[in-house]
Amino acid sequence: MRKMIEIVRKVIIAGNWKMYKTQGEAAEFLMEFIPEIDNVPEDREVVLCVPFTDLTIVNKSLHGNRIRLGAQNVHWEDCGAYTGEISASMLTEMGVRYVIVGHSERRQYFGETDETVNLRLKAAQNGGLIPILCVGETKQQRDAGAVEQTIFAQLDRGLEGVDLRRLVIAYEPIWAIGTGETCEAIEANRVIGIIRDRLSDPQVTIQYGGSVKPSNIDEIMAQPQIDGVLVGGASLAAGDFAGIVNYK
Ligand SMILES: O=C[C@H](O)COP(=O)(O)O
Repeated sequence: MRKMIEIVRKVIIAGNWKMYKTQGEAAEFLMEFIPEIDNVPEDREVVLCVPFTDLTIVNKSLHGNRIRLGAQNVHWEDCGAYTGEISASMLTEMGVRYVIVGHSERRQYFGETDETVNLRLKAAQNGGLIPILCVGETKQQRDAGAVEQTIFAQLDRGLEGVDLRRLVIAYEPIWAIGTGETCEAIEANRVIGIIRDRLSDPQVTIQYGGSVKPSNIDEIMAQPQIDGVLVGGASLAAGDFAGIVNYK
């Protein structure tokens, strides 16, 4: 039987490369990045969520167990006629441990709904992966005072039947993604506290994501509710991502 890994309020610093980096570019990144992470504390998990085409090269170059491999999507069936999709067993065979589910870009551009997010979360867990569920509000929803309502709907529908001990949640306010406009650390901490209170298990690992950089990581990680970060743009440059994983 597959060993189930429980994730309980763990520091997880994850990079999401989105649709960036060929294999050659991934190899260059790793050559520069790996020597920079020798002194990262052991209890800090470093994860790279890379395009499917980079999984092999990143897996081969993983520095012992210092970096965990992640993917950016998973289908709810284990196999079938689903052109363009990938299953949990295909990912675990490649050495993948984490998978991002329900990123706002998937919801916005590819029709992902809370219902499909829920199916993907359960399939990921059944296949032995730890899903990273992304939730967050748009600028309009924030301006309309609907932050909690939006996030609660995403959580309540997305998490039905999901094991909270094998899950990471990333709070990613959409207006802060790729815009350079970071959510104030105190506000991110407040919203993550509200998310934690909504869950039946307060020990879930909850990350913040949205314009995280070496210059703001210390303040973000100093917040008591924030267990880690999900980093887009700044995870693409080895020096920047090393600056983030080596936060104080
Ligand atoms: O998954 C990562 C988020 O979309 C954040 O992206 P960003 O750091 O470029 O704002």
